Amino acid sequence: MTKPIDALTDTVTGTVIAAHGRHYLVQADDKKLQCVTRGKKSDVAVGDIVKLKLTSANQGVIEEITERKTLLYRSDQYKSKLLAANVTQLFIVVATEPGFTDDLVSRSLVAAEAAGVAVHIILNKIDVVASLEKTRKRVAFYAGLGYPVHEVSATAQPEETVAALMPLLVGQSTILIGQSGMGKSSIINLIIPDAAIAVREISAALDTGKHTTTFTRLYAMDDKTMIIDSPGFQEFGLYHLTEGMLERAFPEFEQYLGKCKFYNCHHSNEPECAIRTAVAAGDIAPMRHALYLQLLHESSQKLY
Ligand SMILES: Nc1nc2c(ncn2[C@@H]2O[C@H](COP(=O)(O)OP(=O)(O)OP(=O)(O)O)[C@@H](O)[C@H]2O)c(=O)[nH]1
Ligand SMILES: [Zn+2]
Repeated sequence: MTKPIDALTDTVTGTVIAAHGRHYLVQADDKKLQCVTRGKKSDVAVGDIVKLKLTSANQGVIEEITERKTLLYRSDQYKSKLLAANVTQLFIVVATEPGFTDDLVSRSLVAAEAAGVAVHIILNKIDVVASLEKTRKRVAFYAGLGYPVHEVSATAQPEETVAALMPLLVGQSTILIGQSGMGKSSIINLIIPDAAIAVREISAALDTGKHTTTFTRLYAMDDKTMIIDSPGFQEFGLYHLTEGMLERAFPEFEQYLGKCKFYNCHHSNEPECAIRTAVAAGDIAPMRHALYLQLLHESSQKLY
């Protein structure tokens, strides 16, 4: 005899589609379940596949996080904050205007490299011709490092934008990040026409308060295609990355690693450092080397 699906003793598997404080919304089949974790555990991320016990028809307790394929996070001196689990790629949305900061783009790239997540850079608002060429040059720098760039215009060319992005998204779990004003919401709304409705539903279910849209949420387009929208942030701390992880998160460093005079070279002021020599020769951008040193410094300030 088969038991009814919502028998309270059943273990259910689902995907975490939103997180607000220590409250989580889990999609299990066609149900959205309001969930908490046992005790004080709060290491659940959007995108996690979890096992939970139902406590009522639409509520549950998360008992187990299944093994993650990837985990993206950012951190400050005191703690790390999970951004999303199981994503396969990161879309960094930049625009012709307002200007974007290279620091945030490079930090996002480093976070993705460290997590083993692929990156695409989406240059939006290419209809703003006045700043197009200047922005193209800036973005070409990242293309030169090996990151694919895609030019779109969410408002002026919506159909072309969808046509350019859809093939990249299918079968992937993609997180979009971008500074405020780059047009990330405009792009999400094109890809997921019901996004606004979904946000209201999630917000109500998690009781986040009327005007809060500042939580990470996942939209499942089908079984294998997920889109994660994360709130914009001004800072992207990476205190959790170790020196070894940092070195390998800069693809342009790779051919020089192991070629410094000292095997434990920090590439900061050691003599005969292959990385610094490459910077001096113009083969590594000073901006990226400076960020590397800054991240190395942050890594040494970690207090947890
Ligand atoms: N000209 C032009 N404007 C755009 C384009 N895409 C978005 N915008 C405009 O840019 C502004 C910001 O767009 P949003 O989609 O709200 O940007 P966002 O990145 O989600 O910003 P936050 O909501 O602050 O995180 C809005 O006024 C959009 O209408 C575009 O392709 N071209
Ligand atoms: Zn060195």
